[in-house]
Amino acid sequence: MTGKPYRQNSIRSLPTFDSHVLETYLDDQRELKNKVYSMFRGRPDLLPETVEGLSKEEHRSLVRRQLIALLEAGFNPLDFFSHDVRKYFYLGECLALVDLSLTVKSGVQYSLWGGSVVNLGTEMHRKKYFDDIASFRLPGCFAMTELKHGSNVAALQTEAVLDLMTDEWVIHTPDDGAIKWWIGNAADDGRAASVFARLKIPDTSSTHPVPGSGHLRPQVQLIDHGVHAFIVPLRDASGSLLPGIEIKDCGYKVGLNGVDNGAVRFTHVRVPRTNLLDRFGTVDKGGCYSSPLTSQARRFAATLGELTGGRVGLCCSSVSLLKGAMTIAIRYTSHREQFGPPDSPEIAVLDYQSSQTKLIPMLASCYALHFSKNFLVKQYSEMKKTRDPHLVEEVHALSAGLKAYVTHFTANALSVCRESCGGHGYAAVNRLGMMRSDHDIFQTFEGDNTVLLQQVSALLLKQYKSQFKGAPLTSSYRFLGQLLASSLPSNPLVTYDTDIRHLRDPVFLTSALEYRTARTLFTLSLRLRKHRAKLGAFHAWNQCLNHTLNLANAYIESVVYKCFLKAVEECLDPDCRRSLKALSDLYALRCIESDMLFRNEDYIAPAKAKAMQRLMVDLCSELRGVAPALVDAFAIPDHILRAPIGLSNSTGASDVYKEYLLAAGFDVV
Ligand SMILES: Cc1cc2nc3c(=O)[nH]c(=O)nc-3n(C[C@H](O)[C@H](O)[C@H](O)COP(=O)(O)OP(=O)(O)OC[C@H]3O[C@@H](n4cnc5c(N)ncnc54)[C@H](O)[C@@H]3O)c2cc1C
Repeated sequence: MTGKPYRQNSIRSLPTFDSHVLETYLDDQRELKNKVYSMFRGRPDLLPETVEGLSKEEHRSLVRRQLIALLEAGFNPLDFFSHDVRKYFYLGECLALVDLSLTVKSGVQYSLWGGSVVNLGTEMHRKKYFDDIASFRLPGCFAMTELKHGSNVAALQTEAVLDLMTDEWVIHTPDDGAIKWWIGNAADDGRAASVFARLKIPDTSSTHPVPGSGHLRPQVQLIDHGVHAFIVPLRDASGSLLPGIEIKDCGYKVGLNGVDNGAVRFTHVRVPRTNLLDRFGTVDKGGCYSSPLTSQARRFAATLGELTGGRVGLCCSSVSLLKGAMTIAIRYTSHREQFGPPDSPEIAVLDYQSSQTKLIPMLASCYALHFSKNFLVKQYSEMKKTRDPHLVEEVHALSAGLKAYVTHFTANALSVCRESCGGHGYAAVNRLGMMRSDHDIFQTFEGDNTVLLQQVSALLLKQYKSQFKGAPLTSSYRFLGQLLASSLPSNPLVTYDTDIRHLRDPVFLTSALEYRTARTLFTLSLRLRKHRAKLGAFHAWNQCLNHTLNLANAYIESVVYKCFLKAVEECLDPDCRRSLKALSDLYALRCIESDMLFRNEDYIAPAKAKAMQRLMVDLCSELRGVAPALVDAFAIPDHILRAPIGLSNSTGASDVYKEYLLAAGFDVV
């Protein structure tokens, strides 16, 4: 479908292109997608019109059946996760459009529960559990968060104390604040969990006075080795809770009600010593702790580092959902007509400048984020193969930063898509509301976005500091060195240049975005140093926190733009490339134009800012005609998208209502 745009001025449209050509360029794993979606085509019972009227029990049962149907059809997510992560993340993208609860349930089982066993355990754990986790015979949980501690994982209070006599860990919740909370798969299905608890070993050498006796008697003190993961069985094969395990349902949530989140309390639960997932630290029969990593902090970082896969998965499914919402909004607004010149037909909603400037830059970001998440998946998969420590650090920062950036963007975009579709966007059957509610928590779980962005900035600051100590910057950060070394000049020729060729020149756009990162890093480091002397490190950081978040965003946007630019350069079809180039220009211009830093630092003069604003409006107008083809290239089949107002088979303004009327129960000829 193409939706013929109404032309109101002399701005030229971009040449149309075959959306299949672009689809092929965007997606080299279509075969897997086709298989997954054709499995669902054959199972309409797994694809209800909407899940909004379902009780949580009905929704959970649906999601369980969907997951089992996938396994029965031969898809093995845990096998993908262990041997071909690209396929694993791609499957998550596909499932996100079926039902986000399904992606999350699958993520809990395979990436969190399965991933913790595979990545934090040893070959022994892998052998023992892999097949049962893969087949869902052993549904499991990832039990990290507690009632009183979510982001601050180092402060978790659940205890795992070694009983030297029985060679067992005693897992215990010391107080209500340490009850594990929000644990996915716990309320109904989970038969076991990776429980994050403080590993404590008796220090048999210690002697202490017995109070009041005046005598010395050996009394056991515990040595706390920090947070580790332990496999703890929760339910028996019949689903009954095991002794010492108490689980409550977290109840209805704002979205994702197909996932059974629960709260778990442990009362002196005994598990064998070998249930410690001990890749980064082990304990022998005599209670002796050993680790290849020298400090507790390094062990903790290594443990958390193994969990980056979850964040990569969230980026992928968030981008997938964004594509779904963009598809609905662009198709619908291309056909929905309201008002028009006197004695003339009404015009499409997408022909209004306000709609274009809302939706088309979002479409540009959607493409930018598509290429960036591909880059992240590539880097992650490379890191898994090579274990190169530089890459580990880089992927950690990239996954943290992109997860925060992508999910924040998508959360806002879902609202704008709903609003752009007016009242009909609010009908549950059109799915935008459900997408918005389900996705919202992506900004919080697997690391709260505000907390994750700080990790990105901390890494940039570390790179910046190590440069002064003579250490070379790793390849991804080399641009910082060049910009910082040249003391960040703002070139007057650049400041005042309003020529369109210059404004659309990737050299200008790249250097502007890099300048912003380097400048923000430079000023942040000065401010931190100044405040640290008076306030100490913690309060100095807090004093500069917004600055810190700006730095992370600036860095991520420059990475995203670079990924986009590379994709434009590598696209061989000239018509597709022209549209991609316009989208990439729009993406970068918007990042630059919306940031006051460029004007405050005299990098961009007011006249240039105005020229950029005009150019962005023009680019939106140029792209309006190809916008439907740009969403068609996402190639989401109608039976998966399911929103009656956003289907591909409506080819004109009257058709767009047909499916919707049918969904409401009207007969349509
Ligand atoms: C539906 C759902 C499913 C979940 N599934 C699981 C699961 O399966 N397993 C599991 O272990 N956990 C799970 N979680 C928990 C989730 O990972 C946590 O909610 C998340 O880590 C955030 O922690 P918190 O809720 O304690 O928020 P908090 O850390 O208390 O954050 C509250 C606010 O404080 C701000 N804040 C916190 N620290 C800082 C800081 N240093 N600087 C600035 N601002 C800060 C945050 O930005 C946020 O706005 C789930 C949560 C939900 C809602």
